[in-house]
Amino acid sequence: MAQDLSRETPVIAITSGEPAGIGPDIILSALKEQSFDARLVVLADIRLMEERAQTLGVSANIIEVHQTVDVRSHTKGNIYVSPIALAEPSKAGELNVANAPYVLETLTQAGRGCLEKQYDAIVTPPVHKGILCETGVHFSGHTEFFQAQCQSPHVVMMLATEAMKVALVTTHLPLKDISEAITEEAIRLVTKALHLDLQEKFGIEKPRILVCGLNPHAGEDGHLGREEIETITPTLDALRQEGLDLIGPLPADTLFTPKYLNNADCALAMYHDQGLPVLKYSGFGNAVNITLGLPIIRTSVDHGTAIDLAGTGKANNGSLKVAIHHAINMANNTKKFSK
Ligand SMILES: NC(=O)C1=CN([C@@H]2O[C@H](COP(=O)(O)OP(=O)(O)OC[C@H]3O[C@@H](n4cnc5c(N)ncnc54)[C@H](O)[C@@H]3O)[C@@H](O)[C@H]2O)C=CC1
Ligand SMILES: NCC(=O)COP(=O)(O)O
Repeated sequence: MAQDLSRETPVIAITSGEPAGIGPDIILSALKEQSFDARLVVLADIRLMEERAQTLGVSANIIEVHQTVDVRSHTKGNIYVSPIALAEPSKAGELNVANAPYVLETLTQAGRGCLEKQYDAIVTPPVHKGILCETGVHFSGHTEFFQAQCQSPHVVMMLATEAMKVALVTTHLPLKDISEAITEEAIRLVTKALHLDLQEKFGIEKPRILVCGLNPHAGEDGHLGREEIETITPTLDALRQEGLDLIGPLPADTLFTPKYLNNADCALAMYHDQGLPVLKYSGFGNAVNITLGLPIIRTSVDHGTAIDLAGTGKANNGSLKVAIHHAINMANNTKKFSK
């Protein structure tokens, strides 16, 4: 796509996600139900979007585009699609490994377009990690995919609802590898990236971050694990010397209570299933997943491909709407911050 330099309204790329999953469904319904203050470009197979719209009975105007200058501000039901061809026609609810390269291509083009400033942000509906891995490529998540594409030394996965933000020191790791991954360097890089992005992308001047311990009761003074004493506490102390407002390490089961959460901007968990179940319990369907620490803006939904619901009209599009709103706000904040 040709570059579009003279623009105030942000241009947001939305990938289709797994074509056999609910990605196309929630894009169609969200963009039909509501207008967004942005120029939205869906990176997808045109026939896939047309067929899914027909299956769902969504009367959308699907407009093929080849350059961002041709994309107007979003109005309900007008869906601009930058075409990327599927290898084989996709059936809702039926995974097909032949279409895995298509999914990766949508991500590659979105990331490249953002790095080249055609897009101000990327929003990603869910992909099926298992089917992508079946091609022989190890795909653990969008987070790691965009980290590699952007050559970012460290990224942070953060999920947010109206009520809380939860970020993670490690992302998609088997549980047995986590202790080893909780190093001084990892905590330092993640916490600093989180602090900076809370300022730049969320407009929080002095972010206060609650930090979880790794072990039950944050190690119980070393009786239930020593990572807090040997690694986490000294690293947080050093970061406090640099001016960061950090509380912890706190036992994760007490950190996630109103007394702490109401007086902080974000919680930092040590691993995926320490932090995310709490957030999903409190706001599944209305949360956004954001990758911090990238030179680009990327938001996503809080759920997976829900293959069982594809093409049925039962998929909830709430999280996608939130993800699009966050991408727009972050793009606008970033523009203000860089002026
Ligand atoms: N951002 C992403 O790309 C993500 C991708 N995944 C991938 O999705 C695949 C399936 O993962 P699961 O653990 O089964 O989680 P899932 O979120 O796809 O499904 C869990 C349950 O929630 C329901 N559900 C999910 N989204 C829904 C929605 N929008 N509206 C109504 N109901 C919904 C499903 O029907 C299912 O019963 C895996 O390959 C996983 O890696 C999972 C999370 C995020
Ligand atoms: N639980 C969130 C998740 O796994 C999404 O990961 P990613 O694809 O955004 O990296």
